Amino acid sequence: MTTPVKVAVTGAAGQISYSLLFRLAAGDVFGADVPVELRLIEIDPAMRALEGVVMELDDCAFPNLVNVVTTSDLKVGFDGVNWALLIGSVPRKQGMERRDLLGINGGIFKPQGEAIASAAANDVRVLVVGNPCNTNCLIARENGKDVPADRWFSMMRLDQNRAMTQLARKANRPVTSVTKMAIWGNHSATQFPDFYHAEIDGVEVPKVIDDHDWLNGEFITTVQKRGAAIIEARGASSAASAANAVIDTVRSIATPTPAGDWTSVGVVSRGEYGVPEGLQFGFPIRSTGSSWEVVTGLVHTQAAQSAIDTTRDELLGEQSEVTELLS
Ligand SMILES: NC(=O)c1ccc[n+]([C@@H]2O[C@H](COP(=O)([O-])OP(=O)(O)OC[C@H]3O[C@@H](n4cnc5c(N)ncnc54)[C@H](O)[C@@H]3O)[C@@H](O)[C@H]2O)c1
Ligand SMILES: O=C(O)C[C@H](O)C(=O)O
Repeated sequence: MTTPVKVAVTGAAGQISYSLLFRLAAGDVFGADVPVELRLIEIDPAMRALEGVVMELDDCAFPNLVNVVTTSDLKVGFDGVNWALLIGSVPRKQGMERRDLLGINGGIFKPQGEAIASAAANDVRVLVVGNPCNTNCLIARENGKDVPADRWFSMMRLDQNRAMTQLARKANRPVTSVTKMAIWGNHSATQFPDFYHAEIDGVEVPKVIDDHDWLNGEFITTVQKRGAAIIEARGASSAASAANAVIDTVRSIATPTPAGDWTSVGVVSRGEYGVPEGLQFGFPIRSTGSSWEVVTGLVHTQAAQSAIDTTRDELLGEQSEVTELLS
């Protein structure tokens, strides 16, 4: 039998996990023929709710789900895992920016980074979802230095998917016709959804959508503020679409990127596009399935470069707020 993929999920009794775990167990991420072990991590007060989630997993009789472990002990939870999906943290409420969560959530990611470095498998890859996800990822990465820096990711894919849908709708084309959708910078209201380099049916978006005022205005702000719009409408932050983006992200990292496309993920900067080394920054990347590289050589307009500088500066500001958690 194939060796199971061991996946740790923090915040396993929360809203995102409630959409995610069943798809992980059903084979939506690693394939229908790959066994999966879930290692579900929660804080003690949520353990009873987690028991209920596990009962439901049992009741699905998923053929590929070979084992489920529940724990509030990080070393047990991350023991031998190939993937760690760090979701557990507090979501923002209406009127807050994600950065406002740094004081509440940042501290969660230091011990998690340490525990991953000491307990996970040698090939572990980590995706941080809990907000503000780029800076939380930076905290975890800096505290888990035994794991190479290129194995730590933060989630920009929900923004990518949101942007693709907006462009497809405007052009009256299917969403599958949109490629090369880069989201630069922070998963926040300063992110830059780069319509200049995106393509519809292989043609640059500004040549397909002639309403450039919409591209430069409503398109960008809709994507930047979509999370807040969902909180305002639903009374709770996005969950099913976030879980879907987790699945898309892991697949995009773990499988080769199709020719002529790229995917957006927060990764460690090596100084590309003037982003300071070490910042956890949303870039377009291409993956081989086991390694990845930032897409280089893209030329930005002055407006695009200025937007990238703004989101970079915001991330530098977040970094300076958490210096005590970085060592
Ligand atoms: N990056 C993105 O695109 C994106 C999208 C949506 C939501 N999010 C973020 O994901 C996070 C989770 O959202 P949710 O809707 O699932 O929230 P939720 O409140 O429904 O669930 C969070 C869960 O995390 C658990 N938790 C809290 N601290 C923990 C810890 N130290 N260890 C393990 N578990 C812990 C809680 O008990 C709870 O069950 C939030 O920070 C939210 O803002 C990010
Ligand atoms: O907006 C939020 O706080 C939740 C999430 O990051 C989102 O983008 O929907």
